[in-house]
Amino acid sequence: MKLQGDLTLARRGFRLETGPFALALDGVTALFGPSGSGKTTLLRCLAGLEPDVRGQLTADGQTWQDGRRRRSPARRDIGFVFQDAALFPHQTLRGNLDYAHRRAPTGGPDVPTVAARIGIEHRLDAAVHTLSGGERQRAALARSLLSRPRLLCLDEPLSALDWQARAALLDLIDDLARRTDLPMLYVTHNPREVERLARQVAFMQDGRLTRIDSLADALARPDSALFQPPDGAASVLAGTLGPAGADGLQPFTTPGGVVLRLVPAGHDGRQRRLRILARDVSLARTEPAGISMLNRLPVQLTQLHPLDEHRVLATLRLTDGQMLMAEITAYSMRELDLTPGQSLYALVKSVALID
Ligand SMILES: Nc1ncnc2c1ncn2[C@@H]1O[C@H](COP(=O)(O)OP(=O)(O)OP(=O)(O)O)[C@@H](O)[C@H]1O
Repeated sequence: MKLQGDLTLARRGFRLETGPFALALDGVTALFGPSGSGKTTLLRCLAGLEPDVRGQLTADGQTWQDGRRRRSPARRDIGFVFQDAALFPHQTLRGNLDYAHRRAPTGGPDVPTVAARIGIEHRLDAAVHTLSGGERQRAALARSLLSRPRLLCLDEPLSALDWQARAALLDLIDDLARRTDLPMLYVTHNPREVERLARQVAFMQDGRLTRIDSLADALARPDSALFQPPDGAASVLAGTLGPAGADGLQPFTTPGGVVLRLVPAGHDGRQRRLRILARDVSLARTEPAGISMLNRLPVQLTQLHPLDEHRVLATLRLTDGQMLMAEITAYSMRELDLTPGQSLYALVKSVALID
């Protein structure tokens, strides 16, 4: 789905002013920004839920907003999952989903099929008030899917959950995004969720849509808003885990052929994401021997960006074109006499599979 537009909404003390934008939605698009930047408001404007919005909006060429005129939310075919699932409290889960199914266009999946897909079929006869937070969010997801939306909007769906339920719901959303062609707009202010799920990132700041980047581009900018304490800068590499070799280590191979060797972490052959913190990457002028770091990757230094008086963020290009960040001291930068364009070795101390 392609959303194009330019929307404004004036509220007391807050103004949404997107500026002209074109969002090609495919997989998960994260809507990322600090609290109060207008993410929820923008999502509600896209869904047609804000009566006072003005401007232009089209979805695949269909007009959704023209000046003050608004296509109704019901005629936009958008599914919504909010922070806290609003379910009918006096009904069972099945009752809630049956209600959604009756209102859905005919020809869609039935309640048992969707419940099984979302992993809540064993709770269908439970009263809604007995559902856990994670189950409530799954119920909201199932209810949205029953309406066969063209676009699924998720507004901080994990925020009311504990870490275990968060991890399980992230897995489910990721799996849905991989296996269906349903585009998702996912509101969050958590960079880890963006790195885990997103294919692209729309950044918001003070009511403005400041930029739209692929995840790789968003992580290749030294001043990326995704780089926040305590982790700081990080890189995410896409690739596939292969079976362990004679050395007992598992190769992680990027589409461009860069191979990292990992301590065995399971093997399923599907695309995985590897997260590398910039502070876990060191640099050497020549390939070092006699060190315990498994991964020594040839790279080209493209940029040096001072973080403060003592620390520098180095942007590195791997041989397959993907970018890797290294945080080094200003002292090391001078000692190694680093300048952009140089060929170096990146020494990777630690990696984490994040999906
Ligand atoms: N119903 C409302 N009436 C008036 N002001 C509102 C309303 N909802 C939100 N606001 C204000 O609009 C601004 C943007 O809020 P919004 O919820 O869109 O931000 P957000 O980026 O989604 O924040 P968060 O991450 O905290 O959910 C804030 O200043 C907020 O206080």
